[in-house]
Amino acid sequence: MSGFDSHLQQAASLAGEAQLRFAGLGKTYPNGVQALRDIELDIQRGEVFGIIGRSGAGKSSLLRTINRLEQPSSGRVLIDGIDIALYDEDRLVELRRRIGMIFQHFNLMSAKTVRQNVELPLRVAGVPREARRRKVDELLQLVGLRAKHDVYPAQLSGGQKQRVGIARALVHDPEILLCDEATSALDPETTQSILALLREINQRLGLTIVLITHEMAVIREICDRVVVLEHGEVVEQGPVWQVFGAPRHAVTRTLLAPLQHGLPDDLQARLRPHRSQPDDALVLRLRFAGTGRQPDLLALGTALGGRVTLIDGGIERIQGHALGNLLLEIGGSPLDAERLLENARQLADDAEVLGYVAAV
Ligand SMILES: Nc1ncnc2c1ncn2[C@@H]1O[C@H](COP(=O)(O)OP(=O)(O)OP(=O)(O)O)[C@@H](O)[C@H]1O
Repeated sequence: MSGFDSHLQQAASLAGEAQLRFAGLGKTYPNGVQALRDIELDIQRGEVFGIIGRSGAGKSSLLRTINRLEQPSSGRVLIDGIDIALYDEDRLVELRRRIGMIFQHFNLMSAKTVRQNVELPLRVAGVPREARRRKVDELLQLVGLRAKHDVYPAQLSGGQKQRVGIARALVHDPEILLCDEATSALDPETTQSILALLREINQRLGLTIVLITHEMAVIREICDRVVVLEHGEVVEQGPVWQVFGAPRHAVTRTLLAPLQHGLPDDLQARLRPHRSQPDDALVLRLRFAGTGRQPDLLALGTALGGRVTLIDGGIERIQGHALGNLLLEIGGSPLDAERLLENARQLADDAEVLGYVAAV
């Protein structure tokens, strides 16, 4: 069973109630900017849920309504079925303890040690000294920073700072963790290690994670479901493999473009729109969208009926689904382009003739 399926099952066991529900949510700022419009969205307990969209689409506004850093102008945010607008001050404090948050620039206090940074919210909450020490030790162990407890943030790498941020966000054993571009200031390797930590926390502690990122690879790496916002509206949502495998909205396709494999330059330079010599090879792009079709190389070779060379592309697995593009050069096939396409479409989710190249 995939992580996604087990999350769904877990959620279903809670009488089908979404942990987080946005119902007709709207947000208009005092300057008249309508940042969110009629958002309808459910997030299940234990999910890793991604929010993407272009700059200004409303991602931060949406995230910040979850802990009431922003108040809705219309509609409601429900947590475990309760409208959080109804919370009084005391319950709001409690709500914010149930929801941890981490930030792009870590927001650590530079004059305090790692231990003091993590401990601070516990001090504010009046937790006794010994309990504070135990909790901080446990969390520093979890994030792999036990040995660094008495150093200052300036002595830490970006990844280590974010680990402190994560430890601090977990001090009150929250049920939900909000991540606002949490890996955007980190290099790719450090990003991987922070994502692995977030996944571990999600699985070990059963924490729901809601994250904003402009890095599509982050969504692909750890999210179960994703929503795409545009001008404050939901334009697309679904399991990551589905949205990434077959994006329906133009904005989603634009956002995903960096993940797409463009045509290699040398091939682009050789490509012609029409066959100019009888032995020109045809260049075909096959798309696998995670619908269950597997890139069966033997079947492809037979169906395309010539010398089939894989020249670029690749397949990756997202949530157990095979997604990707294969660029094939087909030489010496007795089939015409139309027939080749027809056969290819039996085996892939989509096929496209990109052009022809001279046989080498
Ligand atoms: N406090 C505010 N007052 C007025 N307008 C705001 C405020 N916060 C955000 N906005 C506006 O609301 C819209 C949505 O902003 P928001 O920050 O939610 O988008 P975003 O998708 O998170 O953008 P980015 O990726 O650039 O951070 C933008 O037009 C922004 O300028």
